[in-house]
Amino acid sequence: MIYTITFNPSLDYCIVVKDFKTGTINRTVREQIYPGGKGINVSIVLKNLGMPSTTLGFLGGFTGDEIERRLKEQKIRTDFIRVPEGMSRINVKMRSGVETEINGSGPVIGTDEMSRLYEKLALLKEGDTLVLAGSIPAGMPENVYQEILRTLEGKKIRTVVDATGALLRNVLSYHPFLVKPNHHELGALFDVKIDTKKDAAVYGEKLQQAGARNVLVSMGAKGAVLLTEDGQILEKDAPGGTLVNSVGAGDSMVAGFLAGYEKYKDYEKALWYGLCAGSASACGEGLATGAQVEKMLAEKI
Ligand SMILES: Nc1ncnc2c1ncn2[C@@H]1O[C@H](COP(=O)(O)OP(=O)(O)O)[C@@H](O)[C@H]1O
Ligand SMILES: O=P(O)(O)OC[C@H]1O[C@](O)(COP(=O)(O)O)[C@@H](O)[C@@H]1O
Repeated sequence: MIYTITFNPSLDYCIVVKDFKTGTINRTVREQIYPGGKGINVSIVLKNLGMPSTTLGFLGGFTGDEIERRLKEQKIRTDFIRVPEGMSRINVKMRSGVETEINGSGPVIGTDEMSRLYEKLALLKEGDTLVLAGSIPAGMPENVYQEILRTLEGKKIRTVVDATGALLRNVLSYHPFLVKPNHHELGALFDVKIDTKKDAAVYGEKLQQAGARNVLVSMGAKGAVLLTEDGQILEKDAPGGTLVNSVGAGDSMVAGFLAGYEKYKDYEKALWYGLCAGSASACGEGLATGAQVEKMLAEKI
């Protein structure tokens, strides 16, 4: 079974505003609301690709209820822990020529709720996959991902981490199966700017040297570089298409990679599956559907 953890789920309020201006009233020309947060997005796209998963994490307030209701509506298995105070965040994603995002910090997670998460994680079995993705709520220690990986050590669970900064850096020595920084996030770890696939490979290799088994560096419209545990460096352009909304493109790529790897047990095909899922999300409204990904796979492979 695949489990995804979203410490900080969200409702993504995606709006289009014409000529956005600060300091005055702007009105939307289009608005949509989706359940979000990186782990949740991975579970949605996995479901769209025919792979079941269970979403773990923390929810609070009426926003938390709505996130769960929407996931259940999509027949996604949920096993969230409720926080007694505060509410799950609403993240604003605005398109006005360029994309602007304002992500909330989320409710405080208490020690009781954390213990309940560890109880659930203790039930994971050999062969399961655990995806840890996204930011953590304010006040939570930055070693939390590392602690989770530490408790799973030796259990033969495949772990995937899509996080930034210290959250990512701290897990590397626990040998995650896959980490997926984008090129900005990878650059930020080393205080450099990464614009080319060559540089992405150079710095991606440093994550492998620090312990990651496979490193997938996504580069938006430019595609991605995959460094595999068997020593391959695979570079591939993204399938073409016009950007509509890149929210969740990276999460879709993680889902596509996992689905492709499960299907073919081949890194090159998994990379292509990931790219097609990422691009299908970026080039359409909402997250990629199975049909959109299949269409891209069939056209370009
Ligand atoms: N503008 C775009 N056009 C086509 N594909 C895109 C675009 N932006 C993202 N993608 C696809 O989604 C993948 C992940 O996007 P990226 O922006 O790098 O991730 P993240 O959302 O984590 O920042 C890319 O590798 C690519 O396949
Ligand atoms: O947990 P974070 O880093 O604040 O990110 C949460 C946001 O990221 C998303 O999961 C989208 O992620 P990506 O665009 O990086 O794939 C949104 O659904 C959500 O609002």
